Amino acid sequence: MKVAFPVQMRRIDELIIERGIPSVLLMENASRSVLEEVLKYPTVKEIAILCGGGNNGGDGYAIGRLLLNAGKTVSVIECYHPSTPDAIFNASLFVSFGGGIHACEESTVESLLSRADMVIDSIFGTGFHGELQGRVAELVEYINGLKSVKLAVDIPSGVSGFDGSVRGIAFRADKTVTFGAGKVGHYLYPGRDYCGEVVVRSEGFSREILDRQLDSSVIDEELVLELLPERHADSHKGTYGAVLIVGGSEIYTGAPFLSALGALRSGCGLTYTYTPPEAAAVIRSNLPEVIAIVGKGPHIFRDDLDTIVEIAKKADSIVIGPGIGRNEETAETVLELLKVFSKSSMVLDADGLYALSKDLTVLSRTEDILLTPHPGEFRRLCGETDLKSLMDFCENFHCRVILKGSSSVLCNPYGKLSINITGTTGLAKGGSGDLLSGTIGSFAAQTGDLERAGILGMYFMGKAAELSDESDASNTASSIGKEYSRVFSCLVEGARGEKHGIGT
Ligand SMILES: NC(=O)C1=CN([C@@H]2O[C@H](COP(=O)(O)OP(=O)(O)OC[C@H]3O[C@@H](n4cnc5c(N)ncnc54)[C@H](OP(=O)(O)O)[C@@H]3O)[C@@H](O)[C@H]2O)[C@H](O)CC1
Ligand SMILES: [K+]
Repeated sequence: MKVAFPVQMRRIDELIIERGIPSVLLMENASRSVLEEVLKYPTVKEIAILCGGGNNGGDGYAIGRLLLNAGKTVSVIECYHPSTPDAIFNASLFVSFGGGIHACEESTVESLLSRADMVIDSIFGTGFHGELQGRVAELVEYINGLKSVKLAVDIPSGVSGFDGSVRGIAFRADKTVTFGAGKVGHYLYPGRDYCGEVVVRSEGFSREILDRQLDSSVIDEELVLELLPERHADSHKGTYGAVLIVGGSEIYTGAPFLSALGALRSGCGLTYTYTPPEAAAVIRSNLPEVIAIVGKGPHIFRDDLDTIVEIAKKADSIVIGPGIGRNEETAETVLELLKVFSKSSMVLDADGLYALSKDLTVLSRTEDILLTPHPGEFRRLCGETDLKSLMDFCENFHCRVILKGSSSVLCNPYGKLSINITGTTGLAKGGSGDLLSGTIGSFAAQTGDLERAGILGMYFMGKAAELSDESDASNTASSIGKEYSRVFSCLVEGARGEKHGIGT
């Protein structure tokens, strides 16, 4: 499902208006779709709407009029004076249909809000920046403590549509009705927490314009089915590529095993690992299908280089880092590998990223690399962890990064985002990152496309955790890796259902 940045949404509005649809009609369409969502709550009779001064506020006045005409009791609380032509127009229409407007400073506003069955937030939408302040912040905090149904128009006020960040307070919605396309900020934390259910209503929007203007996505089943490598009856292990995983150290003997598990279970034809002896022993006793090559010392160091380069000739993609540790010699060797494999398809994870932080210039020479840091690792590389910094980093170093988190984001050098919303708290545990890097390496070996592999990898691991019978708290990366089979089955069933029109 395509998602928009606020600036893209504004451009889409402009393009639709240029084709001849008046902006006030866009507002009417948006408001009508909110009306329909409100009418899905039959017990809601009395509604309070907080209106800002921009077009989000304009939507609020139009919604108020439509609700009045549908027989509801409606009060508007004016947080800012209407300032755009469409907001001014709709505020006056609301009044001419008998609507009552209260200034937000009035002392009776709290009792009015507490009486309402539903509170609608039409204060700010895509034009919001900074933070809620003064009386408006006070009212939003008050509303968040009420038991009434809370509905946000387009975006909960206080949430940035750009990156989901919240400074201070924000409206906590049960439902957010958004227009044209979901906004990036709906799907990233902490914003995702404030939206409740996100309903995208695209009436009146041109599919052609939306498709042309938007490239970022929230990863859904439809996208995964498009990207999943096909498996033909007439095939052999060579058909599905080979991955090489380089990692392991004295301390981290299990990480390469988890990475190899992800690779095997996601369909790779051949999985090679190159690790110190103790890590190889774990792999050999748990995953006999893996070709586990044993390194020359207790951690990866320069004497391993030639053999790794030799094995890499058989691999379609290389994963460097799971459990590789922070030995000085190891870090130097990782940097050397990044130079040698500068033209290869590579996933760099865990302490492989620590090595990279010692010399970021190496990154500029790589041609096909995906970094998979968690926020701590990304901060070491970039100094910041916000979305804008991630996008700048990918552009500057011309690389792809998956910034891992409750909503993981893959960013490419051109600012295209792929947001993963699958997953459970069962993944908030050591080992998940190792499983993910191996899974991505495997899909890269199968498809020859790291971006496609990153999208598939994030979705697979999250979905496997969701489908697992284990409770979230007790789940483990090794159990989640074994559930990949269920993800494949669900996808196949979903595709079959679609083909036969089931559920449509
Ligand atoms: N296709 C669509 O998506 C449609 C969307 N519509 C609705 O329009 C809004 C966007 O409207 P816009 O007028 O651009 O923006 P907002 O209503 O969100 O608010 C802009 C005003 O708010 C001021 N502002 C911003 N942040 C703050 C703050 N922290 N404190 C105080 N004031 C703030 C801002 O001031 P500036 O100084 O930045 O200019 C503006 O005055 C969209 O979300 C939809 O709901 C239309 O209905 C058409 C279809
Ligand atoms: K809003």
